[in-house]
Amino acid sequence: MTKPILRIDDLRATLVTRDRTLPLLNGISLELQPGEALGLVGESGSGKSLTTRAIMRMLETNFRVSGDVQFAGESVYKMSRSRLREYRSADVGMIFQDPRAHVNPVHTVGDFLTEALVRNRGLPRDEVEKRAVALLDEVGVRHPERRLTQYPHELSGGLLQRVLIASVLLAEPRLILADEPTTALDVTAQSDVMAILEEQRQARGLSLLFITHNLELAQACCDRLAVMYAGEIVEQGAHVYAAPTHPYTKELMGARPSIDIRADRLPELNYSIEMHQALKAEAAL
Ligand SMILES: Nc1ncnc2c1ncn2[C@@H]1O[C@H](COP(=O)(O)OP(=O)(O)OP(=O)(O)O)[C@@H](O)[C@H]1O
Repeated sequence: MTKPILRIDDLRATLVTRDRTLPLLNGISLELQPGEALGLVGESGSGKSLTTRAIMRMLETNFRVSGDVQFAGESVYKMSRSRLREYRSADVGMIFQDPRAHVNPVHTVGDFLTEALVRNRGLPRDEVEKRAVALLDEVGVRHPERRLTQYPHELSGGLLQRVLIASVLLAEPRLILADEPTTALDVTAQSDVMAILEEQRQARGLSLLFITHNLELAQACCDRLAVMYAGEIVEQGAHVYAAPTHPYTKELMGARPSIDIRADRLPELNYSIEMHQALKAEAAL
């Protein structure tokens, strides 16, 4: 059997402040194989973003973390500082909800795309620029040479998200973590950006952890879904969308066609934290 590109074992993260201790991730375990796409879904506050930050070893120091995250068999929590930098910049590519929050507004698109590779890998700027132009073209950005000279505010959100996708691909990662990559975009840009991400992922055989509120979107582009509730994965597999077995997932799927599971849009579900705890206690007996 091939080695998973990502393996998470009993990951726990507890926020420790002066007056309280708050367990926020309560034993997450999952595996992602090379070339596989896994959709991590769950209502607001269930712990999806914390999980991605833990995968990147980016939780703040007031979190107590236990369990393990392995990238291609190597423990992320045992990596040296320099290896961790490489892991974050080269092995894993991250795409976030709001592309504008992740670009420097006073740097041109060209600088944004080339800087990291020129600085960290010592590649010649003109060579990186050539690759950037080719990639922009591949992700459907027209007039790529001209775009290199523009500033982020001159580009629409959808276009900027394509630039971000190109910047991630430029680093040639093996795993992409996409945290609500289309949520901040208008509807047409959403489907364009998702189609491009999927096309590029499949062409390059990359693995994807796709975090989303949108169940249908997750089902459409992922091989498997993992459903989070209260800092736990309650159910995962290829069957989840069509034939859920956990009571929470059943409720969630039953709430379709309200496919967007943001808490403010979520209809009343017949599932509560009390029911969740009772169910766990019963299972532990
Ligand atoms: N730095 C932090 N300090 C305190 N609490 C935090 C911190 N980061 C996250 N939390 C809490 O942890 C829980 C999980 O947050 P997280 O952002 O992972 O949820 P999420 O599933 O990604 O939600 P959303 O879909 O709304 O982004 C929430 O209750 C959140 O308030």
